[in-house]
Amino acid sequence: MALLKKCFLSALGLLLAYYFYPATDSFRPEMLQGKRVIVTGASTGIGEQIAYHLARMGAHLVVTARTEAKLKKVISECLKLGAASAHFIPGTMEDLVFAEQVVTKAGKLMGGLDMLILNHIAPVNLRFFNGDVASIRKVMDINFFSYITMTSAALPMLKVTNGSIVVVSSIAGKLITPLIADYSAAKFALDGFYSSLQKELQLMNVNISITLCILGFINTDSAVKSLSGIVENITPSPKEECAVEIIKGGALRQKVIAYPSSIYISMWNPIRTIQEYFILLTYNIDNITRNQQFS
Ligand SMILES: NC(=O)C1=CN([C@@H]2O[C@H](COP(=O)(O)OP(=O)(O)OC[C@H]3O[C@@H](n4cnc5c(N)ncnc54)[C@H](OP(=O)(O)O)[C@@H]3O)[C@@H](O)[C@H]2O)C=CC1
Ligand SMILES: CC(C)CCC[C@@H](C)[C@H]1CC[C@H]2[C@@H]3C(=O)C=C4C[C@@H](O)CC[C@]4(C)[C@H]3CC[C@]12C
Repeated sequence: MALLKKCFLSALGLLLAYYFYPATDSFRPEMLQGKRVIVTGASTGIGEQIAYHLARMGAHLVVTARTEAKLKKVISECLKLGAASAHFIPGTMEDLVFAEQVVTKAGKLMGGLDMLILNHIAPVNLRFFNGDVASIRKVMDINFFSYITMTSAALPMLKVTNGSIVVVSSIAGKLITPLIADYSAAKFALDGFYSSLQKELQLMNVNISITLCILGFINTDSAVKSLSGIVENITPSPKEECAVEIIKGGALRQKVIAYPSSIYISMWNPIRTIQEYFILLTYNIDNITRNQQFS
């Protein structure tokens, strides 16, 4: 019995270490040099900072958001900072045809794709759910379905380059807080979809990485404004550093990153990790991989 207990505890330790140990590979800015990257929601906030960091690292960029005037400024700054090339495609992610076109157009502009950074969100109103289902559907289109649409359009190009998908999410997609039911629903959905897709890619030996970025409160204008007078005693973390951590996570092909690192503890769910491991053991992987193709 004691031996069994020892074996179980060692296996548990190894499993947790494997899941939570950060990538041993170290990040070098040259990793992004010449890489072809799409950044969504790049007219302001974290997305804008991601674009500037990638520009300094010498990447090719296609940025998108709705406001053309802001995007023009962002790409001219990117070119000054050293981007290998910079283009913008304005439009709304509420339109899923536009979401798909961004990927195909960007692929043509840059001659392929190495990294897709999905970051945009619909403006957030912190309020009680008022029964307005249409507005939830709109938020799901912008914050969830456009992500899936872009991912689906990008997969063939990312397969060629062994590329990466980076999904910017939130601690509000791991634990619940009031007043943001629509936002939180979309972030939980992203977590479920991309964590499952991550497993599928692994099972099918498709070398595309997916990095889920779990963020706490960040000092973007929109977040600071929406929380003012509602949430107190939480100091936001800087968007510039947040953007670097997101890029690092993608470049190092990490499955998950948390920023600030103090929120790792909120995500710690060893029972879930163990159950997921054992559930996977019950799958007849050979049979599934023989009979199904990864699209
Ligand atoms: N800031 C924070 O505290 C936190 C942020 N995050 C996550 O980080 C990411 C970035 O957040 P943050 O930088 O604060 O967001 P911002 O509100 O600063 O920026 C949102 C971006 O999305 C664009 N956008 C808004 N609506 C649409 C639309 N309909 N179609 C296309 N683009 C649109 C905006 O540009 P435009 O208006 O020109 O379209 C803008 O570029 C999000 O995924 C968010 O969930 C996670 C946790 C905390
Ligand atoms: C785990 C704890 C230590 C910290 C919890 C902090 C909670 C209160 C923080 C962490 C992440 C935050 C939300 C977020 O993800 C992004 C946005 C978008 C922005 O435009 C409007 C504000 C909003 C909804 C934030 C609301 C407050 C949240 C839930």
